[in-house]
Amino acid sequence: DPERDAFLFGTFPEGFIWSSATSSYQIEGGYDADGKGYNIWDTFANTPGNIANNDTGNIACDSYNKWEEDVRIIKELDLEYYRFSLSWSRILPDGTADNVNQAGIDYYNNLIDGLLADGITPMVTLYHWDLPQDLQDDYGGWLNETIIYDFGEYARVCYENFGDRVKLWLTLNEPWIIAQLGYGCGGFAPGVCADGTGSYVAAHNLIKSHAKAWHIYDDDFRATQAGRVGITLNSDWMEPYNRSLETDLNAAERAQQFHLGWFGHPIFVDGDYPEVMREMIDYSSEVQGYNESRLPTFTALEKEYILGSSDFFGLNHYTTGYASKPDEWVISDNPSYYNDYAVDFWKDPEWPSSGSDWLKSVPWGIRRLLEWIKDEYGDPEIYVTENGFSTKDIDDLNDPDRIDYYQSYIDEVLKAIEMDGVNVKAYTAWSLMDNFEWAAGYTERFGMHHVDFDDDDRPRTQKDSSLFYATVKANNGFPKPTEEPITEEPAV
Ligand SMILES: O=S(=O)(O)CCCN1CCN(CCO[C@@H]2O[C@H](CO)[C@@H](O)[C@H](O)[C@H]2O)CC1
Repeated sequence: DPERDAFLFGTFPEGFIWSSATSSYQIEGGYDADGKGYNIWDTFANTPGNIANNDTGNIACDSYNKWEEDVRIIKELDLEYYRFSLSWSRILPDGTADNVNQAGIDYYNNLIDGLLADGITPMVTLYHWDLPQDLQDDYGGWLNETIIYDFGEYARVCYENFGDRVKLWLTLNEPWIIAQLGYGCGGFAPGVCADGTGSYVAAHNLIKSHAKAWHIYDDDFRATQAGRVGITLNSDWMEPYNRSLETDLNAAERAQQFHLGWFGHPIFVDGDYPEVMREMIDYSSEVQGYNESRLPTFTALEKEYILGSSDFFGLNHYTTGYASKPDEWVISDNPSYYNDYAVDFWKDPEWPSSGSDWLKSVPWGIRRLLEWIKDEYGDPEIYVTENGFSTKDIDDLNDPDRIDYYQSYIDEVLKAIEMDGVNVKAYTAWSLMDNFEWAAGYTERFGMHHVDFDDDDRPRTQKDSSLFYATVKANNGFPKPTEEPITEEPAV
Protein backbone atom coordinates (compact mmCIF):
# COMPACT_ATOMS: atom_id res chain seq x y z
CA ASP A 1 0.00 0.00 0.00
CA PRO A 2 1.52 3.28 -1.16
CA GLU A 3 1.38 4.97 2.24
CA ARG A 4 3.36 2.16 3.91
CA ASP A 5 5.63 1.61 0.93
CA ALA A 6 6.93 5.17 0.46
CA PHE A 7 10.51 5.74 1.64
CA LEU A 8 10.54 7.31 5.09
CA PHE A 9 14.22 8.33 5.20
CA GLY A 10 15.59 10.13 8.24
CA THR A 11 18.19 9.27 10.85
CA PHE A 12 18.25 6.42 13.37
CA PRO A 13 18.30 6.95 17.14
CA GLU A 14 21.54 8.21 18.66
CA GLY A 15 23.93 5.32 19.37
CA PHE A 16 22.32 2.95 16.85
CA ILE A 17 24.77 0.14 16.03
CA TRP A 18 25.89 -0.39 12.40
CA SER A 19 27.79 -3.63 11.89
CA SER A 20 28.78 -6.26 9.36
CA ALA A 21 29.12 -10.01 9.81
CA THR A 22 30.99 -13.15 8.79
CA SER A 23 31.36 -16.65 10.26
CA SER A 24 34.31 -18.92 10.99
CA TYR A 25 33.78 -21.77 8.54
CA GLN A 26 32.78 -19.34 5.77
CA ILE A 27 35.93 -17.16 5.90
CA GLU A 28 38.79 -18.64 7.96
CA GLY A 29 40.25 -21.58 6.03
CA GLY A 30 43.20 -23.01 7.96
CA TYR A 31 41.00 -26.08 8.22
CA ASP A 32 43.84 -28.23 9.58
CA ALA A 33 46.26 -25.53 10.76
CA ASP A 34 48.08 -25.42 14.09
CA GLY A 35 46.21 -28.14 15.92
CA LYS A 36 42.66 -27.32 14.82
CA GLY A 37 40.33 -30.34 14.90
CA TYR A 38 38.02 -31.19 12.02
CA ASN A 39 34.40 -30.06 12.21
CA ILE A 40 31.29 -31.35 10.51
CA TRP A 41 31.58 -28.80 7.68
CA ASP A 42 35.20 -29.85 6.98
CA THR A 43 33.89 -33.40 6.61
CA PHE A 44 30.70 -32.47 4.72
CA ALA A 45 32.38 -30.09 2.26
CA ASN A 46 35.25 -32.47 1.54
CA THR A 47 32.75 -35.20 0.68
CA PRO A 48 32.23 -34.96 -3.11
CA GLY A 49 28.70 -34.12 -4.21
CA ASN A 50 27.60 -32.08 -1.21
CA ILE A 51 28.70 -28.61 -2.33
CA ALA A 52 28.39 -26.76 -5.66
CA ASN A 53 31.51 -27.36 -7.78
CA ASN A 54 32.76 -29.44 -4.83
CA ASP A 55 33.94 -26.15 -3.28
CA THR A 56 35.24 -26.36 0.29
CA GLY A 57 36.10 -23.99 3.13
CA ASN A 58 39.61 -25.48 3.39
CA ILE A 59 41.02 -22.04 2.51
CA ALA A 60 37.92 -19.85 1.97
CA CYS A 61 38.95 -16.17 2.43
CA ASP A 62 42.08 -17.39 4.30
CA SER A 63 41.17 -15.12 7.20
CA TYR A 64 43.15 -17.43 9.47
CA ASN A 65 46.23 -15.85 7.87
CA LYS A 66 44.70 -12.58 6.61
CA TRP A 67 42.64 -11.37 9.58
CA GLU A 68 44.60 -8.10 9.59
CA GLU A 69 43.22 -7.47 6.08
CA ASP A 70 39.71 -8.00 7.47
CA VAL A 71 40.31 -5.48 10.24
CA ARG A 72 41.72 -3.04 7.67
CA ILE A 73 38.71 -3.15 5.32
CA ILE A 74 36.33 -2.70 8.28
CA LYS A 75 38.33 0.31 9.47
CA GLU A 76 38.43 1.68 5.94
CA LEU A 77 34.64 1.93 5.99
CA ASP A 78 34.82 3.49 9.45
CA LEU A 79 32.49 0.77 10.78
CA GLU A 80 32.67 0.45 14.57
CA TYR A 81 31.23 -3.06 15.07
CA TYR A 82 32.06 -6.46 13.58
CA ARG A 83 30.21 -9.73 14.13
CA PHE A 84 32.21 -12.94 13.65
CA SER A 85 32.11 -16.48 15.05
CA LEU A 86 34.56 -18.74 16.87
CA SER A 87 35.51 -22.13 15.44
CA TRP A 88 34.77 -24.53 18.30
CA SER A 89 37.21 -27.17 16.99
CA ARG A 90 40.00 -24.59 16.50
CA ILE A 91 39.78 -23.81 20.22
CA LEU A 92 38.82 -27.32 21.46
CA PRO A 93 40.03 -29.80 18.78
CA ASP A 94 38.02 -32.77 20.12
CA GLY A 95 35.15 -30.55 21.26
CA THR A 96 35.69 -31.09 24.98
CA ALA A 97 37.28 -28.58 27.34
CA ASP A 98 39.87 -31.22 28.29
CA ASN A 99 42.15 -30.14 25.45
CA VAL A 100 42.52 -26.42 24.72
CA ASN A 101 44.46 -25.54 21.54
CA GLN A 102 46.51 -22.47 22.49
CA ALA A 103 47.09 -21.56 18.81
CA GLY A 104 43.32 -21.23 18.45
CA ILE A 105 43.06 -19.03 21.54
CA ASP A 106 45.95 -16.92 20.19
CA TYR A 107 44.29 -16.45 16.80
CA TYR A 108 41.11 -15.04 18.33
CA ASN A 109 43.02 -12.94 20.85
CA ASN A 110 44.97 -11.36 17.98
CA LEU A 111 41.77 -10.69 16.04
CA ILE A 112 39.94 -9.21 19.05
CA ASP A 113 42.94 -7.06 20.02
CA GLY A 114 43.34 -5.92 16.40
CA LEU A 115 39.69 -4.86 16.22
CA LEU A 116 39.79 -3.03 19.54
CA ALA A 117 43.03 -1.25 18.58
CA ASP A 118 41.10 0.19 15.61
CA GLY A 119 38.07 1.16 17.72
CA ILE A 120 35.94 -1.69 16.41
CA THR A 121 33.68 -3.49 18.92
CA PRO A 122 33.45 -7.27 18.46
CA MET A 123 30.14 -9.14 18.60
CA VAL A 124 31.06 -12.83 18.93
CA THR A 125 28.96 -15.85 17.97
CA LEU A 126 29.98 -18.97 19.86
CA TYR A 127 28.48 -21.38 17.33
CA HIS A 128 27.80 -20.78 13.65
CA TRP A 129 27.25 -24.40 12.56
CA ASP A 130 30.82 -25.83 12.69
CA LEU A 131 30.43 -28.64 15.26
CA PRO A 132 33.63 -30.57 16.19
CA GLN A 133 33.49 -33.81 14.21
CA ASP A 134 34.46 -35.84 17.28
CA LEU A 135 31.24 -34.82 19.07
CA GLN A 136 29.20 -35.95 16.08
CA ASP A 137 31.13 -39.23 15.93
CA ASP A 138 31.23 -39.87 19.69
CA TYR A 139 27.56 -39.37 20.50
CA GLY A 140 25.60 -38.00 17.52
CA GLY A 141 26.23 -34.30 18.07
CA TRP A 142 23.06 -32.26 18.70
CA LEU A 143 20.96 -35.47 18.81
CA ASN A 144 22.46 -36.34 22.19
CA GLU A 145 21.84 -34.32 25.36
CA THR A 146 25.48 -34.91 26.34
CA ILE A 147 26.19 -31.91 24.11
CA ILE A 148 24.51 -29.59 26.61
CA TYR A 149 27.44 -30.09 28.99
CA ASP A 150 30.10 -29.86 26.27
CA PHE A 151 28.61 -26.69 24.75
CA GLY A 152 28.41 -25.13 28.22
CA GLU A 153 32.07 -25.91 28.92
CA TYR A 154 33.08 -24.56 25.48
CA ALA A 155 31.21 -21.34 26.28
CA ARG A 156 33.00 -21.15 29.61
CA VAL A 157 36.43 -21.43 27.91
CA CYS A 158 35.42 -18.58 25.54
CA TYR A 159 34.13 -16.33 28.34
CA GLU A 160 37.32 -17.03 30.36
CA ASN A 161 39.68 -16.23 27.48
CA PHE A 162 37.89 -13.40 25.66
CA GLY A 163 35.21 -12.06 28.02
CA ASP A 164 37.45 -9.35 29.45
CA ARG A 165 37.25 -7.63 26.02
CA VAL A 166 34.15 -9.17 24.36
CA LYS A 167 30.93 -7.76 25.81
CA LEU A 168 28.42 -8.82 23.13
CA TRP A 169 27.89 -12.58 22.75
CA LEU A 170 25.55 -14.76 20.70
CA THR A 171 25.32 -18.40 21.74
CA LEU A 172 23.84 -19.96 18.57
CA ASN A 173 23.39 -18.69 15.03
CA GLU A 174 20.05 -19.84 13.59
CA PRO A 175 19.20 -23.03 15.52
CA TRP A 176 16.41 -23.57 12.97
CA ILE A 177 18.97 -24.12 10.22
CA ILE A 178 21.14 -26.32 12.45
CA ALA A 179 18.20 -28.56 13.36
CA GLN A 180 16.10 -28.59 10.18
CA LEU A 181 18.79 -28.45 7.48
CA GLY A 182 21.42 -30.40 9.43
CA TYR A 183 19.28 -33.16 10.94
CA GLY A 184 16.17 -32.94 8.76
CA CYS A 185 17.71 -33.93 5.44
CA GLY A 186 18.08 -30.27 4.40
CA GLY A 187 21.41 -30.63 2.61
CA PHE A 188 23.57 -29.15 5.39
CA ALA A 189 26.16 -30.77 7.67
CA PRO A 190 26.10 -33.26 9.30
CA GLY A 191 23.65 -34.50 6.62
CA VAL A 192 21.44 -36.53 8.97
CA CYS A 193 18.04 -37.48 7.54
CA ALA A 194 15.65 -37.48 10.51
CA ASP A 195 13.06 -34.90 9.43
CA GLY A 196 10.25 -34.58 11.97
CA THR A 197 12.04 -36.78 14.51
CA GLY A 198 15.75 -36.05 14.87
CA SER A 199 15.25 -32.42 13.83
CA TYR A 200 12.98 -31.89 16.86
CA VAL A 201 15.44 -33.69 19.16
CA ALA A 202 18.33 -31.57 17.85
CA ALA A 203 16.28 -28.39 18.39
CA HIS A 204 15.42 -29.54 21.93
CA ASN A 205 19.10 -29.97 22.79
CA LEU A 206 20.02 -26.70 21.05
CA ILE A 207 17.52 -24.79 23.22
CA LYS A 208 18.83 -26.42 26.41
CA SER A 209 22.47 -25.88 25.34
CA HIS A 210 21.79 -22.23 24.64
CA ALA A 211 20.18 -21.82 28.07
CA LYS A 212 23.14 -23.59 29.69
CA ALA A 213 25.62 -21.20 28.08
CA TRP A 214 23.54 -18.18 29.08
CA HIS A 215 23.26 -19.36 32.73
CA ILE A 216 27.00 -20.03 32.94
CA TYR A 217 27.57 -16.41 31.93
CA ASP A 218 24.85 -15.17 34.25
CA ASP A 219 26.19 -17.13 37.24
CA ASP A 220 29.94 -16.99 36.78
CA PHE A 221 30.90 -14.07 34.50
CA ARG A 222 28.28 -11.30 34.35
CA ALA A 223 29.29 -9.77 37.68
CA THR A 224 32.91 -9.28 36.59
CA GLN A 225 32.55 -8.93 32.80
CA ALA A 226 29.21 -7.03 32.54
CA GLY A 227 28.49 -8.16 28.98
CA ARG A 228 25.32 -9.29 27.21
CA VAL A 229 24.52 -12.77 25.93
CA GLY A 230 21.75 -13.46 23.41
CA ILE A 231 20.71 -15.85 20.68
CA THR A 232 20.06 -15.07 17.03
CA LEU A 233 17.07 -16.63 15.25
CA ASN A 234 16.34 -16.58 11.54
CA SER A 235 12.93 -16.15 10.04
CA ASP A 236 11.29 -15.21 6.79
CA TRP A 237 8.21 -13.01 7.09
CA MET A 238 5.15 -15.21 6.45
CA GLU A 239 2.60 -12.95 4.70
CA PRO A 240 -1.01 -14.24 4.66
CA TYR A 241 -1.77 -14.60 0.95
CA ASN A 242 -5.30 -13.34 1.37
CA ARG A 243 -5.67 -11.18 4.44
CA SER A 244 -9.47 -11.35 4.28
CA LEU A 245 -9.34 -15.17 4.62
CA GLU A 246 -9.26 -16.39 8.24
CA THR A 247 -7.64 -19.60 7.03
CA ASP A 248 -4.71 -17.68 5.47
CA LEU A 249 -4.27 -15.50 8.53
CA ASN A 250 -4.11 -18.66 10.66
CA ALA A 251 -1.74 -20.36 8.21
CA ALA A 252 0.68 -17.43 8.34
CA GLU A 253 0.55 -17.32 12.13
CA ARG A 254 1.07 -21.09 12.29
CA ALA A 255 4.07 -20.84 9.96
CA GLN A 256 5.56 -18.08 12.11
CA GLN A 257 5.12 -20.15 15.27
CA PHE A 258 6.62 -23.30 13.73
CA HIS A 259 9.57 -21.31 12.37
CA LEU A 260 10.46 -18.50 14.78
CA GLY A 261 8.27 -19.62 17.69
CA TRP A 262 9.98 -23.04 17.77
CA PHE A 263 12.90 -21.31 19.50
CA GLY A 264 11.52 -17.86 20.35
CA HIS A 265 8.54 -19.08 22.38
CA PRO A 266 10.52 -21.15 24.93
CA ILE A 267 13.12 -18.42 25.45
CA PHE A 268 10.96 -15.27 25.29
CA VAL A 269 7.39 -16.33 26.24
CA ASP A 270 6.96 -19.21 28.69
CA GLY A 271 9.74 -21.80 28.50
CA ASP A 272 7.73 -24.14 26.27
CA TYR A 273 7.02 -24.73 22.60
CA PRO A 274 4.15 -22.78 20.99
CA GLU A 275 0.74 -24.31 21.72
CA VAL A 276 0.09 -24.92 18.02
CA MET A 277 3.30 -26.99 17.68
CA ARG A 278 2.40 -29.10 20.69
CA GLU A 279 -1.13 -29.74 19.41
CA MET A 280 -0.35 -30.49 15.77
CA ILE A 281 2.73 -32.66 16.33
CA ASP A 282 1.11 -34.60 19.18
CA TYR A 283 -1.90 -35.26 16.94
CA SER A 284 0.17 -36.25 13.87
CA SER A 285 2.40 -38.50 15.97
CA GLU A 286 -0.64 -40.34 17.32
CA VAL A 287 -2.12 -40.79 13.85
CA GLN A 288 1.25 -42.09 12.64
CA GLY A 289 1.30 -44.66 15.44
CA TYR A 290 4.03 -43.21 17.65
CA ASN A 291 3.51 -44.09 21.29
CA GLU A 292 4.78 -40.65 22.28
CA SER A 293 4.87 -37.31 20.49
CA ARG A 294 7.75 -36.64 18.10
CA LEU A 295 8.02 -33.24 19.77
CA PRO A 296 10.00 -33.69 23.00
CA THR A 297 8.72 -32.11 26.24
CA PHE A 298 10.44 -29.84 28.74
CA THR A 299 10.12 -30.51 32.46
CA ALA A 300 8.79 -27.71 34.66
CA LEU A 301 12.35 -27.09 35.88
CA GLU A 302 13.69 -26.92 32.33
CA LYS A 303 11.00 -24.40 31.37
CA GLU A 304 12.04 -22.15 34.24
CA TYR A 305 15.69 -22.54 33.21
CA ILE A 306 15.01 -21.70 29.56
CA LEU A 307 12.60 -18.77 29.94
CA GLY A 308 14.41 -15.45 29.98
CA SER A 309 17.76 -16.94 28.91
CA SER A 310 18.63 -14.14 26.48
CA ASP A 311 19.58 -10.52 27.14
CA PHE A 312 18.25 -9.40 23.74
CA PHE A 313 16.55 -10.79 20.62
CA GLY A 314 18.94 -11.45 17.70
CA LEU A 315 17.27 -11.61 14.29
CA ASN A 316 18.62 -12.80 10.94
CA HIS A 317 16.19 -11.90 8.14
CA TYR A 318 16.48 -12.05 4.36
CA THR A 319 13.16 -12.49 2.69
CA THR A 320 9.39 -13.07 2.72
CA GLY A 321 6.93 -15.62 1.41
CA TYR A 322 3.15 -15.96 1.05
CA ALA A 323 1.42 -18.40 3.39
CA SER A 324 -1.94 -20.04 2.82
CA LYS A 325 -3.85 -23.04 4.09
CA PRO A 326 -3.60 -26.13 1.87
CA ASP A 327 -6.92 -27.54 0.64
CA GLU A 328 -6.61 -30.39 3.10
CA TRP A 329 -4.12 -31.59 5.70
CA VAL A 330 -3.19 -35.17 4.82
CA ILE A 331 -0.91 -36.53 7.51
CA SER A 332 2.08 -38.10 5.74
CA ASP A 333 3.16 -41.69 6.41
CA ASN A 334 6.72 -40.51 7.03
CA PRO A 335 7.04 -37.74 9.61
CA SER A 336 8.06 -34.35 8.30
CA TYR A 337 8.32 -30.89 9.85
CA TYR A 338 6.59 -29.29 6.86
CA ASN A 339 3.71 -31.76 6.96
CA ASP A 340 3.38 -31.10 10.67
CA TYR A 341 2.51 -27.45 10.18
CA ALA A 342 0.51 -27.82 6.98
CA VAL A 343 1.08 -24.47 5.31
CA ASP A 344 1.59 -23.72 1.62
CA PHE A 345 4.50 -21.25 1.46
CA TRP A 346 5.83 -19.67 -1.72
CA LYS A 347 7.61 -16.64 -3.13
CA ASP A 348 5.92 -14.34 -5.64
CA PRO A 349 7.85 -14.71 -8.91
CA GLU A 350 7.22 -10.99 -9.51
CA TRP A 351 9.38 -10.05 -6.51
CA PRO A 352 12.91 -8.96 -7.50
CA SER A 353 15.25 -11.94 -7.46
CA SER A 354 18.84 -12.30 -6.29
CA GLY A 355 21.72 -14.72 -6.78
CA SER A 356 19.97 -17.25 -4.52
CA ASP A 357 16.77 -19.07 -5.50
CA TRP A 358 15.29 -18.65 -2.01
CA LEU A 359 16.04 -14.93 -1.69
CA LYS A 360 13.59 -12.37 -3.10
CA SER A 361 13.84 -8.70 -2.20
CA VAL A 362 10.66 -7.87 -0.24
CA PRO A 363 11.59 -4.92 1.99
CA TRP A 364 8.19 -4.44 3.67
CA GLY A 365 8.55 -7.95 5.13
CA ILE A 366 11.20 -6.94 7.64
CA ARG A 367 8.96 -4.18 9.06
CA ARG A 368 6.06 -6.58 9.56
CA LEU A 369 8.34 -9.19 11.10
CA LEU A 370 9.88 -6.68 13.53
CA GLU A 371 6.39 -5.57 14.60
CA TRP A 372 5.33 -9.22 15.06
CA ILE A 373 8.38 -9.86 17.28
CA LYS A 374 7.62 -6.74 19.35
CA ASP A 375 4.06 -7.93 19.95
CA GLU A 376 4.82 -11.63 20.37
CA TYR A 377 7.91 -11.47 22.60
CA GLY A 378 7.15 -8.55 24.89
CA ASP A 379 8.93 -5.71 23.11
CA PRO A 380 12.52 -7.00 23.54
CA GLU A 381 15.63 -5.11 22.44
CA ILE A 382 16.20 -6.42 18.91
CA TYR A 383 19.59 -6.66 17.24
CA VAL A 384 19.31 -7.33 13.51
CA THR A 385 22.39 -9.56 13.29
CA GLU A 386 22.11 -10.40 9.57
CA ASN A 387 20.39 -8.94 6.52
CA GLY A 388 21.89 -9.06 3.04
CA PHE A 389 21.65 -9.84 -0.66
CA SER A 390 23.38 -12.25 -3.02
CA THR A 391 24.38 -11.76 -6.63
CA LYS A 392 25.18 -14.47 -9.19
CA ASP A 393 27.42 -12.16 -11.19
CA ILE A 394 30.36 -12.91 -8.95
CA ASP A 395 32.94 -10.53 -10.42
CA ASP A 396 30.99 -7.29 -10.75
CA LEU A 397 32.19 -4.63 -8.31
CA ASN A 398 29.24 -2.51 -9.34
CA ASP A 399 26.30 -3.92 -7.39
CA PRO A 400 23.26 -1.60 -7.66
CA ASP A 401 20.83 -4.42 -6.77
CA ARG A 402 22.58 -4.92 -3.46
CA ILE A 403 22.50 -1.17 -2.80
CA ASP A 404 18.75 -1.10 -3.58
CA TYR A 405 18.20 -4.04 -1.22
CA TYR A 406 20.16 -2.42 1.62
CA GLN A 407 18.58 1.00 1.14
CA SER A 408 15.03 -0.31 1.16
CA TYR A 409 15.47 -2.87 3.98
CA ILE A 410 17.28 -0.34 6.19
CA ASP A 411 14.51 2.20 5.52
CA GLU A 412 11.91 -0.39 6.57
CA VAL A 413 13.84 -0.94 9.81
CA LEU A 414 13.68 2.84 10.32
CA LYS A 415 9.89 2.72 9.84
CA ALA A 416 9.63 -0.10 12.38
CA ILE A 417 11.45 2.10 14.89
CA GLU A 418 9.87 5.47 14.07
CA MET A 419 6.34 4.42 13.13
CA ASP A 420 5.77 1.13 14.97
CA GLY A 421 7.88 1.81 18.07
CA VAL A 422 9.96 -1.35 17.70
CA ASN A 423 13.04 -1.39 19.93
CA VAL A 424 15.71 -2.11 17.30
CA LYS A 425 19.25 -1.40 18.52
CA ALA A 426 21.45 -2.65 15.70
CA TYR A 427 21.62 -3.49 12.02
CA THR A 428 24.22 -5.89 10.65
CA ALA A 429 24.96 -6.29 6.94
CA TRP A 430 25.64 -9.84 5.78
CA SER A 431 28.37 -9.97 4.66
CA LEU A 432 31.56 -7.96 5.03
CA MET A 433 32.99 -9.95 2.10
CA ASP A 434 32.23 -12.78 -0.33
CA ASN A 435 32.63 -16.13 1.43
CA PHE A 436 31.73 -19.83 1.41
CA GLU A 437 27.94 -19.86 1.00
CA TRP A 438 27.37 -23.36 2.44
CA ALA A 439 25.89 -25.81 -0.09
CA ALA A 440 26.20 -23.12 -2.79
CA GLY A 441 29.94 -22.84 -2.20
CA TYR A 442 31.38 -19.78 -3.98
CA THR A 443 28.65 -19.64 -6.62
CA GLU A 444 26.54 -17.20 -4.59
CA ARG A 445 28.15 -14.01 -3.26
CA PHE A 446 26.81 -11.94 -0.34
CA GLY A 447 29.85 -9.72 0.19
CA MET A 448 30.12 -5.93 0.20
CA HIS A 449 33.73 -6.72 -0.74
CA HIS A 450 34.67 -9.00 -3.61
CA VAL A 451 37.08 -11.85 -2.85
CA ASP A 452 39.05 -13.52 -5.67
CA PHE A 453 39.10 -17.21 -4.73
CA ASP A 454 41.34 -17.97 -7.72
CA ASP A 455 44.10 -15.79 -6.30
CA ASP A 456 46.20 -17.28 -3.49
CA ASP A 457 46.29 -13.84 -1.88
CA ARG A 458 42.47 -13.82 -1.68
CA PRO A 459 42.43 -10.06 -2.37
CA ARG A 460 39.47 -8.17 -0.90
CA THR A 461 38.10 -5.40 -3.18
CA GLN A 462 35.40 -2.89 -2.30
CA LYS A 463 32.12 -3.16 -4.22
CA ASP A 464 29.98 -0.01 -4.58
CA SER A 465 27.68 -1.34 -1.84
CA SER A 466 30.48 -1.10 0.75
CA LEU A 467 30.77 2.64 0.13
CA PHE A 468 26.99 3.01 0.18
CA TYR A 469 26.86 1.23 3.56
CA ALA A 470 29.72 3.36 4.93
CA THR A 471 27.70 6.47 3.99
CA VAL A 472 24.59 5.17 5.75
CA LYS A 473 26.66 4.52 8.87
CA ALA A 474 28.38 7.94 8.66
CA ASN A 475 24.96 9.62 8.44
CA ASN A 476 23.37 7.24 10.95
CA GLY A 477 20.69 6.60 8.35
CA PHE A 478 19.34 8.75 5.55
CA PRO A 479 19.26 12.46 6.41
CA LYS A 480 16.04 13.84 4.91
CA PRO A 481 16.59 15.85 1.74
CA THR A 482 16.17 19.44 2.96
CA GLU A 483 12.47 20.15 2.88
CA GLU A 484 12.69 23.67 1.52
CA PRO A 485 15.12 23.87 -1.37
CA ILE A 486 17.56 26.66 -0.58
CA THR A 487 17.00 29.21 -3.29
CA GLU A 488 19.63 31.82 -3.90
CA GLU A 489 18.20 35.38 -3.83
CA PRO A 490 18.59 36.73 -7.36
CA ALA A 491 21.54 39.11 -7.41
CA VAL A 492 20.13 42.63 -7.38
O1 LIG B 1 15.88 -23.05 0.01
S1 LIG B 1 16.98 -23.83 -0.58
O2 LIG B 1 16.74 -25.27 -0.42
O3 LIG B 1 17.23 -23.43 -1.98
C1 LIG B 1 18.47 -23.52 0.24
C2 LIG B 1 18.19 -22.73 1.48
C3 LIG B 1 19.49 -22.22 1.99
N1 LIG B 1 19.31 -21.48 3.24
C4 LIG B 1 18.42 -20.35 3.03
C5 LIG B 1 18.27 -19.57 4.28
N2 LIG B 1 19.57 -19.19 4.80
C6 LIG B 1 19.22 -18.60 6.08
C7 LIG B 1 20.09 -17.54 6.37
O4 LIG B 1 21.40 -18.08 6.65
C8 LIG B 1 22.24 -17.05 7.04
O5 LIG B 1 22.34 -16.25 5.91
C9 LIG B 1 23.46 -16.31 5.04
C10 LIG B 1 22.95 -16.47 3.62
O6 LIG B 1 22.32 -17.70 3.49
C11 LIG B 1 24.45 -17.38 5.42
O7 LIG B 1 25.64 -17.20 4.67
C12 LIG B 1 24.75 -17.21 6.90
O8 LIG B 1 25.82 -18.02 7.31
C13 LIG B 1 23.50 -17.62 7.66
O9 LIG B 1 23.60 -17.18 9.01
C14 LIG B 1 20.47 -20.30 5.00
C15 LIG B 1 20.62 -21.06 3.71
